[in-house]
Amino acid sequence: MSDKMNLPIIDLSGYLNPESLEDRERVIAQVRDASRQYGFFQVRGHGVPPSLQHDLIRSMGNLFSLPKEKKLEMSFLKNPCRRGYEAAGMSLREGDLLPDAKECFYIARDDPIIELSGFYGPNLWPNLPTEDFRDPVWKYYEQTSELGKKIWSILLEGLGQPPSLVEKFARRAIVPMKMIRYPPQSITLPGQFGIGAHTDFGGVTILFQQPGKDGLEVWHEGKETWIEVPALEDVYVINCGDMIQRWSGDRYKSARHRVINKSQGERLSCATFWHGDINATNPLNPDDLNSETVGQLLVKRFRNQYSMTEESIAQVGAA
Ligand SMILES: O=C(O)CCC(=O)C(=O)O
Ligand SMILES: [Fe+2]
Repeated sequence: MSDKMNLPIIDLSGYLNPESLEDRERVIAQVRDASRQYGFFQVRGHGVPPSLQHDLIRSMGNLFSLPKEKKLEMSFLKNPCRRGYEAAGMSLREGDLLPDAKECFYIARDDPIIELSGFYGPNLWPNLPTEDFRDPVWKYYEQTSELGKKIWSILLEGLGQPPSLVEKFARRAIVPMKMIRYPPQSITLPGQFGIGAHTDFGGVTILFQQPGKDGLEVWHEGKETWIEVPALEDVYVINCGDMIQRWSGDRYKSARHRVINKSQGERLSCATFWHGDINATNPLNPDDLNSETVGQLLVKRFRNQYSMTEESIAQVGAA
């Protein structure tokens, strides 16, 4: 096709380490425009060291190459805080014929004890030397978690708000991270997606694609076309979830996207979802009649993939 579309690539260093006020303003405007038009953009100058990205890929390789029984012992369905392993074939979206081919591993905030099942509790770590998984993955998590909060500030500034507004819903933010492995497309079934078309339901997503392993596509409503998002070295993909679309009064888009592994072999990616406080409601419009909280959204979306206590469900008001 001659009119192939690309997502903008924005250099965030102008916001994170500005040399002038114009630098900041430029980034804010670029992020705002991309979030309006696509709901998605790519970024450089994000501040996450390349060495951490490489260590993450290496750690994910160590995890996913564990024997299947070992991985299944860590099933996230048995974990009270939805941490651990999701096997291939477990996610089927309405409208798709076959479940996703991907396998995943979830971590999130690491609280010492289970304080609120489903949300506040310890991570589940595989039985691997800490330097082969836990340490590098945690370092990476902390960095992308920080980046997620920064992106929120930029998005808020794009709507004329002070960047500090993010503090209103960042006291103890819910930030799950999902490490994903897509098998080679050649071994998936005809018509099976790596991950079927969906929107992300919450806040900001910070997506790392293994460099050179293309596969992500974003739906552009206006043009009715799938935009391919190249997996570039040291470049992140950022997108807005449904909650942002709602909170922003539809000024920012939550766009549908899917993955068809286009690389020769397997494809790895990692998504950090920066949602906000469990009880957060729309900070942009206190009169918003829809007062659904982050916690309620999560329970609604993942109800059949949670082993939360009834008490905890009641506590987030999602009974
Ligand atoms: O792996 C990718 O490139 C996208 C993953 C994704 O969309 C998701 O986990 O929500
Ligand atoms: Fe997604």
